Amino acid sequence: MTAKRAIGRHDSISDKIRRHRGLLLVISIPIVLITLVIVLMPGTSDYALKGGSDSKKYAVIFDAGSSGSRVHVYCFDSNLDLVPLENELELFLQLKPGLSAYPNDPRQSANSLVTLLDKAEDSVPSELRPKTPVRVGATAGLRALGHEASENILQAVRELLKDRSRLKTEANAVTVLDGTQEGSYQWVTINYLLKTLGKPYSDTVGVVDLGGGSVQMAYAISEEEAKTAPKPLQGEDSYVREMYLKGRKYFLYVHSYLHYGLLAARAEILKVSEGSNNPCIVTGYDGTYKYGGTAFKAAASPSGASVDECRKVALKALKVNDSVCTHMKCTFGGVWNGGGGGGQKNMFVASFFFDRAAEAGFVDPSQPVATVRPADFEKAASQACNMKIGEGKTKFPRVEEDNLPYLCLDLVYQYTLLVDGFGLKPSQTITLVKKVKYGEHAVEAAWPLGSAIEAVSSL
Ligand SMILES: O=c1[nH]cnc2c1ncn2[C@@H]1O[C@H](COP(=O)(O)OP(=O)(O)O)[C@@H](O)[C@H]1O
Ligand SMILES: [Ca+2]
Repeated sequence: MTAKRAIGRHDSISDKIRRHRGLLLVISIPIVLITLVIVLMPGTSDYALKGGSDSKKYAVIFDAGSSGSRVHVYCFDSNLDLVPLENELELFLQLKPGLSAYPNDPRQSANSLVTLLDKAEDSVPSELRPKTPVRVGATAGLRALGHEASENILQAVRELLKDRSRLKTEANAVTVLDGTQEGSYQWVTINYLLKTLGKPYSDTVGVVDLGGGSVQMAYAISEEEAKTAPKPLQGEDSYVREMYLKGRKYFLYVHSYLHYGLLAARAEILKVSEGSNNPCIVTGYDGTYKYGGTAFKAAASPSGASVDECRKVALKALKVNDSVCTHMKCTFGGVWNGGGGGGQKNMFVASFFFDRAAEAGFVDPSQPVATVRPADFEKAASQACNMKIGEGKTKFPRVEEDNLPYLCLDLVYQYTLLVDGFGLKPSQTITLVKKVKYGEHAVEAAWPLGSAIEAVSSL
């Protein structure tokens, strides 16, 4: 009896299954069906299979530059590596002019971002939009407009984001970036893409970013050098930023020079000759240059343009020798040079440096990077300064017509900025950069990626 009961108990589970198999089938069919639907449903399947939507983080960053507005959408995995959206590693769209082109109409200024906003938002999966940070960083254009006008525009942009998008706007998401923020984000972008973050400071690369309104230089320095940094004057940004990235502390020397972006520097160079002829203007041209609401006389001298004469004017505009250097060593305008060192030995030079070099014909515009020397800018300048305006279209077919009168000026300025301003040797090799290869893809070498990394790191 005991043995029989034991056997009976032993058999009872399979007996029960057999007895209730009809009922079990009825219960299991809907479970199997529901599981199938979840796994196969488009859109949600990805997240269901990869352990929830938390594993992917998107960020939408607007670059409200002085000469145009751009939007970048990035997607990161849980290791903070970039993963492709569609076929590319970022969505990148741009338009002209920038927000500062509408100084008296904040609403119209903000509305100029609508098409970029709509397309950016469309590229983020619907269920992730409320979790996806959106930032708008304005640079030199709004900096130069002054506080009230720029604040009105930013307020209109905040309202646009609130009314039109479901993306997450954190406090301070819509701001004018200060120059050191812009420069340090640019440094993070390039070093992130080169995978040098986390390595000793002397293995990182330095960056120069020549925008339309301002130019930034940033490179990592040693802790000892950082301690010797001069204190900023009142109202000025400090020279050194401390940053923790990939488990390492960096001391980043960074400085932004407002009014020394390429388009702003043209105005500074024309101001030196104050209403008379200027040796930087291409031979035979007589016109006006407009920048930031002011018109400057831009007329070639009767003897024509000259590299040597133009360099003298550029040095004056940069105040290389005219300003007092109270620090150990200065770049220009009395600004500390950061002391140099390992973090500055490889320089990645972006924006207008790449563009003008490509237009002048000494780098290939279809490649993301090019290795050149500052002397290449001087060589191209000699050709541009020796031509007549009528020869421009045939000698420099890639240069836009509006830029031709200023080609000698632009190239001389770029050479002077690198060599006399930043103290690079004319023969030093530098990397001109438009995009940086990251795995199979190439990503824009611009500050918004650095901002996106900061935004998703704090999520
Ligand atoms: O995302 C980018 N990818 C490539 N080039 C860029 C990007 N953002 C800016 N640039 C370059 O910078 C130039 C103008 O800079 P911008 O308008 O940003 O001035 P700013 O930085 O002084 O405000 C553009 O003509 C372009 O060459
Ligand atoms: Ca810029």
